[in-house]
Amino acid sequence: MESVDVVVIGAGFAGLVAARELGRAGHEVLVIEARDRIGGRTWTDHRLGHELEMGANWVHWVQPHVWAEMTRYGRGIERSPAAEEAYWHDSDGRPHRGTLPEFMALIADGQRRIVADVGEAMPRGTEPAHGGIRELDALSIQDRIDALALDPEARAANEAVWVGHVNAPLDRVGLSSALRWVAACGGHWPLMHEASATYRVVGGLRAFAERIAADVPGEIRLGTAVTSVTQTAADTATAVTEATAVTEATAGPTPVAAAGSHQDAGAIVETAAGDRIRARRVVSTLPANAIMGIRFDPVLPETWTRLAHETVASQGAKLWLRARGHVPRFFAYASQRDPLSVLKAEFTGTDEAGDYTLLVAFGPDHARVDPDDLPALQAAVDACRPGLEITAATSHDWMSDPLSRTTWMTHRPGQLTRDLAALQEPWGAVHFATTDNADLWGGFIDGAVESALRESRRVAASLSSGSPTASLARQEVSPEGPLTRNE
Ligand SMILES: Cc1cc2nc3c(=O)[nH]c(=O)nc-3n(C[C@H](O)[C@H](O)[C@H](O)COP(=O)(O)OP(=O)(O)OC[C@H]3O[C@@H](n4cnc5c(N)ncnc54)[C@H](O)[C@@H]3O)c2cc1C
Repeated sequence: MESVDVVVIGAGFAGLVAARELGRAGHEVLVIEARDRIGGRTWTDHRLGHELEMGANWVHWVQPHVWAEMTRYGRGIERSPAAEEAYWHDSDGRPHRGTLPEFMALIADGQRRIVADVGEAMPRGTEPAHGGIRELDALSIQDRIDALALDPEARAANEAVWVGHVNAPLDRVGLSSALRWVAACGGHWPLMHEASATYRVVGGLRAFAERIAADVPGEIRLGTAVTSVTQTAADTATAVTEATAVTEATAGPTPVAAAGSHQDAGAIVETAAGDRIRARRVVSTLPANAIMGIRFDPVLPETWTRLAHETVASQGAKLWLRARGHVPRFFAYASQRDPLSVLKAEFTGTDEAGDYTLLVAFGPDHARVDPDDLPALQAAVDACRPGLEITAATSHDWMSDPLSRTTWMTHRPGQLTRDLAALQEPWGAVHFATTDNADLWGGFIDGAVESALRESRRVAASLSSGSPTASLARQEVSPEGPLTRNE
């Protein structure tokens, strides 16, 4: 049986950085990725005549973990075009054209008040589950907006802006998701807007991910889905090592007898092709919504299984649309009830069919938009920014994709303070590195890198000490947070 120190499941940013760190620390790593490409929820693909980001698009220097990677690999940024025009719904719900300063003036009071208590709720961006948020976490963003009694025009604009950020209807998303990203920007809400949707990576995210992958001193095995992870007791692992091929062919690994064993051991990782790989440690980078795609034995702690069944809040869509002609650069917000709530002009070009503008669009519900239904998309665009003719569209449905089942992670009310600490805890030989369990910019590429640095450090420490980071005994997470334990 193939045997390595660490199997990393997934070659998104979390998996690539974790593998690089562990490989460079001298451990033998194998990255196993189900897709035929690296990058995970970042995916630069050639569509509509351009290199388009089907997943993540923007980064910012206030995101320290991804920015360190940008510096390390000499990546530059370019600004998405500044808007010459802005569109939003007037008090009768009709699209209205204005300027960027007018729009910012319209939303400023609401934006400030939505996150006014961020200093008390999340005094430290790096500890988002601590502070007054414990009392507020039952609230949705909609609850907070409803309490502000904004006039209809300002209310619709503020709602649409937040739908753009959290990628779901606002009554489904915890206020914590708004507060944590503003906390990460030192409480400065306009900076949060800039950080989340302004600067693209020059050369695209695929090239960025490839640079990290080139630094992984180990194999990245593509097109290989992991189907099960079976933790094994120490003596079992020895037996497996010594077993012959006959044993491997006829018997699976002997699983840990019961949760509660304190044996350091490792795990047997099985792929869809039936290959089995023995690893002293496993790093899962699967998103919370997709983790049930792997059978874990012993089963994952309740926090993971409950969250996977409950699902996190994000459920939206990102689309690229081609409009006829060169359109003045604009951004447009419809209402949160429209299929598309946010529309922006990103690129212009000319080909044999004539001049065109490429638009990026976001909606709160992936099930309400279909890139093949141009008449429906035209109507959705008309509700944002009248006067455009849509001639083509493309998208990737990340919610229906079994390897993600999420776009960028946002929490439902209550999930942040209930789950975050427990999601960061290793489970025997299995560690979890994913943007979904990051502290600072959870949901962003930055969070993926942060989680990878955290777990690779823990895995390296446990490998050199020869004992697991955490036993399989039921772990009680201290209300003070997980980082005081198991380090
Ligand atoms: C539409 C969209 C827009 C976004 N916009 C931004 C943005 O502008 N800025 C930003 O910072 N972030 C953005 N994000 C979020 C960002 O893409 C993610 O937070 C980040 O890429 C997650 O990285 P990760 O490594 O934690 O997870 P992932 O990238 O999801 O990596 C997990 C990997 O595990 C693999 N996998 C799953 N199951 C298995 C299995 N059984 N066996 C083997 N491999 C498996 C998956 O294929 C995947 O490659 C966006 C995301 C989406 C979808």
